[in-house]
Amino acid sequence: MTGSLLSLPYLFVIPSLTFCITVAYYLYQHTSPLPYPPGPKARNFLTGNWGQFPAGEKVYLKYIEWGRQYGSDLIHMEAFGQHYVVINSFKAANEILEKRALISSSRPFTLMDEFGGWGNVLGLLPYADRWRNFRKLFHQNFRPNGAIKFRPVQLEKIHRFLRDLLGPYDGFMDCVVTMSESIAFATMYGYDITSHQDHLPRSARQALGVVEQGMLPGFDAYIHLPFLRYLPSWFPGGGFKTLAKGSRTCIEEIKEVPSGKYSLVGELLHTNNGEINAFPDKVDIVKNMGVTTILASSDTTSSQIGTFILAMALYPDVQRKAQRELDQVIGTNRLPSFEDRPSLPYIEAVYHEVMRWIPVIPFGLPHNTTEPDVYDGYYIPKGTSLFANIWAMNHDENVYEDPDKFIPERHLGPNGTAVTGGINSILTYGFGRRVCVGRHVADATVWMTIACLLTVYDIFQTKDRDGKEIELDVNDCYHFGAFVFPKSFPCKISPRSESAERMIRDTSTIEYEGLRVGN
Ligand code: HEM
Repeated sequence: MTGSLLSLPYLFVIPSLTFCITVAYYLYQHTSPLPYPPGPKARNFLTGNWGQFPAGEKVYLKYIEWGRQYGSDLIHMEAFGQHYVVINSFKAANEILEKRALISSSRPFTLMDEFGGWGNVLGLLPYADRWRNFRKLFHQNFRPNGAIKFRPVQLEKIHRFLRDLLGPYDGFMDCVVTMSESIAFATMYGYDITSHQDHLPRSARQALGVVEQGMLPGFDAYIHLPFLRYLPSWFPGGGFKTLAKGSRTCIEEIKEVPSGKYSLVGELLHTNNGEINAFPDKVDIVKNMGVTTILASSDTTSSQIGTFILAMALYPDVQRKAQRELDQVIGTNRLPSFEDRPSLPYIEAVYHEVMRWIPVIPFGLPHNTTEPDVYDGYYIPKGTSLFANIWAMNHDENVYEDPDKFIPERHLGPNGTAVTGGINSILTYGFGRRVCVGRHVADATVWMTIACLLTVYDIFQTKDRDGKEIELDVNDCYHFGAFVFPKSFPCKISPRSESAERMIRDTSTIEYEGLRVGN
């Protein structure tokens, strides 16, 4: 029986028929007399723009170029009946993703996500009740008041990072990644990561690597085709199942990390918390919150911190000015505390500029429409994947003069003391109802790392044997994919003084209060 079902005619005829019916159905969807937004002309009727989606590094630049060429804030492309719209301007993103959030807050959920074990990761869930419950749990724990409980662990790990930077280390980004991952594992599970090479963080990065391509417009198009689920992994088109299986294993493994009593997952699972008991599938949802946090927080946070280090190496005047502010406000005998933040407007401006200059997810995560929409006379069908071109918005010359330059002053008000716009003005955290739910934790980690590093370290470009500065080019310092991730570019990070070095070493004796790590 099995043999006859898998015989060759079935393998070809059934998929081909399903394929044609699916494509015909998708094509039939264009019921509006209005045109789609402009974009490159599709090559053919069936596969649409498949093969024309920009690939390689910095694909967001191509969409900026097309935006100018077509004179539109929106660029439309389509493949196998799946529609994609890239939004190049803040005005359009604000209108479509914020004001019309009711119909623009879902996610494309592909077979890769389903087979890869991403079905319970908040960031990929479609806009429905499960997402609402899940987001509520996140919100309760990650909103500004909730996020305060993570601060002792954040401080402890940032201080350990300062000690790690005394050396020896291979590349400074290894220390950054270890710090970021250790905050996530310690707060969620009470589990101590001492190196980014540990097995669990490596698993997390492996799972992320599998979905990274799908975060660029067009790359997931074929994986929407329902018949692919029936193909064996060895069959052309079914290969995604092998990749997906690897990702599922990693996700399941992280989900089952034993949680210590003083971790968030442990606390929610083991205490009789009224609010959390109200969730029908408490255990599952709490465990998935842990996994989601591990996957969503590490690379994002460490990329922005790497960007800060690059900015300081390239802009020594900014560094000196920021250090002057720190020296004046907190002196040179102690490390910054979270309470110092309102008194340090220039450090705040540096943080805002870090988040603007090189956004870690330049296209954010795709938002899918759940109803047809019209913007500026263009038709956007139901089910379209909307990509906010955050890079384009953060580098819009009409808003930011010399957008490629790192200029913290652009965030300061006229008297130079107040920063314009709070966390909600940082587009790098995304839009509307899907805006980054962990942003208050990320904000605290990135800000505190900036303040601590500048208090005790100087960051320089390195010199060659002849004493000449090795020039850094931003273009060489990153992997510019769906995630923009810094490489360990050459730079020197050394204590500002002997007393600064003592302060760094003395952090090993600090007792951190509040949420503890371990059992
Ligand atoms: C600097 C660090 C971070 C950046 C730049 C960042 C950025 C983003 C962006 C762009 C999105 C997609 C927003 C959208 O769809 O419009 C997102 C979603 C998300 N982020 Fe972050 N993130 C950071 C850190 C974190 C941390 C520390 C957590 C920890 C919990 C986190 C958890 C999430 C989750 C769960 C989502 C999915 C939200 C949803 O789909 O409802 N992120 N983030």
